[in-house]
Amino acid sequence: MIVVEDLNKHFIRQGAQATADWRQVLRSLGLMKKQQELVKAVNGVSFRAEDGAITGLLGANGAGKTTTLRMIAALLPSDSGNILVDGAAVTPGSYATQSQMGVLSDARGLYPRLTARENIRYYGRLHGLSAEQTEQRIEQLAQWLEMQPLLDRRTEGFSQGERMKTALARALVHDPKNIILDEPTNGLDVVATRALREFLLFLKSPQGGGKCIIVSTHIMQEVERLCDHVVIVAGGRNVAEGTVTQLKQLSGHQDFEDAFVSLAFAGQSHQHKEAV
Ligand SMILES: Nc1ncnc2c1ncn2[C@@H]1O[C@H](COP(=O)(O)OP(=O)(O)OP(=O)(O)O)[C@@H](O)[C@H]1O
Repeated sequence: MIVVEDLNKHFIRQGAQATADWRQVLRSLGLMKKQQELVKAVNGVSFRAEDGAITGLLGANGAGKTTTLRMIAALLPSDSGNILVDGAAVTPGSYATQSQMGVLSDARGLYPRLTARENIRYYGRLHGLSAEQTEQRIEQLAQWLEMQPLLDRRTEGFSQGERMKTALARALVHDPKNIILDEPTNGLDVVATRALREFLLFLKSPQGGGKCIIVSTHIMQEVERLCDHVVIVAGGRNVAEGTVTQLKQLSGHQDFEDAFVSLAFAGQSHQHKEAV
């Protein structure tokens, strides 16, 4: 189970490049301050993701989903707030919670010169699995993800779907209890999206280990078909949560897209930016 309490993360962003040459010169001489703005990327997000369930973080571009997931995955320190993974506090740089966390980030970075098998094996060994455990796990994941024909190909030139399968197998090689997926269906076709959905539904089931799964997305259909619990994030904070049915009721809309728009954008100012 993952519990997120009042999470905050601000970034300082450098302002736009000056257009006038004389400003550039003054800035480079230290005679004029660079423009900066404070971006409140995550501004008080709280939610609970249960075991044996898929929790969806749903929000528009820039809502704060990726930043929230990166903090949960201990890839980014928070400014304030708490994250508990199975009761243990997340501390960036510590392996305590990461050993029970499988993370599929939006980057999907694979080593292009390595085969899919070698990519997955490398992570298995990094997580401390024995050579035998790693090979067994690779075979199991390859079977579940139907990627046996890919295993011994170099990942260079892989299609989006092939990259996603390899990155997902790599993220799950150590059989983590908690799974964090940032926009997992990005760039996937209907067949690959459907296969991924089936796999995630299996992972949350008792046979699949009753995993705690958090998925970020901005695709309504995906949420409707996949998520047991939905957290709508807008302007860096969670503005509504519940099941798809509850959110429709809450908004008074039958259509989930209408419900999302009304809950995420009604009366909200998404300009969480302040000059500093
Ligand atoms: N390293 C950073 N430096 C400055 N601003 C950042 C940084 N990372 C994120 N932001 C800003 O924080 C806000 C939230 O970004 P985030 O990537 O979390 O949104 P998101 O909901 O995942 O969006 P998307 O659906 O487009 O991926 C955005 O305004 C983004 O520009």
